[in-house]
Parts: sequence; structure tokens; C-alpha cells
Amino acid sequence: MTQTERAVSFTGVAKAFGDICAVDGVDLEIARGETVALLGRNGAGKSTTISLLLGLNKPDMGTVELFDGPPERAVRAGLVGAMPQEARAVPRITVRELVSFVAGRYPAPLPVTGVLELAGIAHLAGRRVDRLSGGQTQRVRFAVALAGNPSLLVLDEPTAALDVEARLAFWEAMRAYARGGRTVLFSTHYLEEADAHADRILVLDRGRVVADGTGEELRRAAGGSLVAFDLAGRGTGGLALLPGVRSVEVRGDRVRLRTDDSDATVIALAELGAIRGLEVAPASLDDAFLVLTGTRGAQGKRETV
Ligand SMILES: Nc1ncnc2c1ncn2[C@@H]1O[C@H](COP(=O)(O)OP(=O)(O)OP(=O)(O)O)[C@@H](O)[C@H]1O
Repeated sequence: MTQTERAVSFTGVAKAFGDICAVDGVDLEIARGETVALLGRNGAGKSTTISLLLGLNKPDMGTVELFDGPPERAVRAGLVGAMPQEARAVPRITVRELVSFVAGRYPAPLPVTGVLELAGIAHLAGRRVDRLSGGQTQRVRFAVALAGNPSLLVLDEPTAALDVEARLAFWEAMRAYARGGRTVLFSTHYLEEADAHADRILVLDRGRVVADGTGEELRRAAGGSLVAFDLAGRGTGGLALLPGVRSVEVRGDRVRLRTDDSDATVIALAELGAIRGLEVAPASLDDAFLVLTGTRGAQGKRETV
């Protein structure tokens, strides 16, 4: 990636809080125009990564760059719009006043009315920001992030507290914004959201990037298919050595094989006569996530996908 194509760059970035290594040697690059999901469990390091990216926190080691300079410079230049997880409540001002205030601090903001419409809060324009519901507050935070018409939009768990309808409207607005060539980074716990709305998914676990690719690539990296069958009294010896098999999981009398080559695995099982209750299914993204984060199967390294 050349300098001019790069929006975000982390090189060997680490950040600890006391004994807790929140971010543990992260290298990553995000190109301009990409929509990237930062996916991970609670405590994986997503918010810390985002605060380092925004220059709100300093790394103990390594370098963070936005648009090939320090984050503070990009933020000062109005290139970044953010929606941090914890928004400070500003008492007594209205939604329109807040969005206008934020827009006024950027060199080339979007029209305030347009922002309110895009964030689905035009009907709340006159309401006080400290008297909104959780979902309404979340949409105001989105409007705040959009207000300056930033080149890079950073959203920490943007759909938390949103109901189904608001969630759909949010993603539509986010995609409309991204279509204009802007770069978007959002964090989420939800695999489906990451898969549906990002060009690329970075899976973070214990402060490290353990996988980086599209949803499809993640599924493949975690082992393409699952083959299940009934043991019917036979042993499990040798199953791990069958062609394609990556892991063997036994639950009661049923075995689940994760395999890179389900055809070869099924043929080998047929030769052993182990076909009672045979089922073949593609690995789900949930499943891939559990493998990649080491919750299921042994996996500690970054998957190159
Ligand atoms: N200010 C802080 N002081 C001490 N520990 C912190 C601080 N901020 C984060 N941590 C710890 O660093 C780790 C990573 O936290 P972080 O908030 O980045 O995770 P996350 O992936 O955003 O989690 P969540 O999905 O729950 O929001 C956690 O173990 C957390 O307890």
C-alpha cells in the first residue's frame, strides 16, 4: 500500500494498563475507502485500539499513523469523525445545537439538516441531548461523528442499544457515507454485522489481530466444513489423521470433524463404514470466530487469509 492510499497504519503497537496488556503488538493497515470491522469479544482490545487510533491514548510501544502523520494532526485537520463508546453527556443543549457546534469545528462540514436526516434524528432536532433514550443517544453520537464530513469515520460499537429498525437505518446511512469514498472503521461483537457491512474483518483477541480477511476468508481459515456422524460404539482413534481433518470434537456418541476437504473426509469415513447419521455443513462464521479466538480448537497465531 503506498502512502497516499493509506488511511490507518499501526506498526508494532502495544498498550498496557498495569498488568493488563490491552493491545499486544498490533500491525495493521487500512486503505482509504475501505470499510473495516474490528471484531472481538468483551475485553479483546477494540476500544483501546480505537482510542490509540484517535490519539486519545498513547501507545507504550510502536507507531500509530492516520493519513501518514500522527493521529492528532489528522484529528486537528478535521479528517476524522468519531463516535467513542462513552459519550459525555452535555446538559441542556439540543440535538441540533450539539451537531451544529461539532460541525462548526470542522473546515468543510456537512449541512446540519442533512446530517440529522442521515442519522435518522431530524425529528429529535429540538430535543435536549440529556433527555434521550439509549438508542436515540446512539444516533446522536453517529450524527456527531458524521457532522464534519470526515474522510475517516471511526465508530465504537455503533449499533449497541439500537432496535432492529434503527439498526437497519444505521447501516444504510453508514454505507451511503462509505460509498462516497470515505474510510470507515467500526467495532462490533456481532459477526453478522461485520460480515454484512465490512469489506474486511479484523478479529482481535487478547490484544492481538488473530485474523484479517473477508467473512468468507475467515470461514475458510477456520476450517471450511464440518462433518458430523454417530460413533455407534466405534472408537475415535485415527480420525484426526483422515484427509482434510483439522480437529475432532466428540460429544457423547456424536463426532464433529472440522475439515478443509469435506469430500476426501467423507470418502475416508465411508471406507471405514462410519457413516451413520452423516451430516456435512459449511462452517458458520460464528464457528470460525470461536476457532480464531481460541475458544474452540487450538489457535494462537494470526491467520493469513
Ligand atoms: N483505562 C483502563 N484501565 C485499566 N484497564 C483497562 C482500561 N481500559 C481497558 N482496560 C482493559 O484492557 C482490556 C481491553 O479493553 P477494551 O476496552 O479495549 O476491550 P474491548 O474489546 O473494547 O471490550 P468491550 O467489547 O467489552 O467494549 C480489558 O481487559 C480491559 O479491562
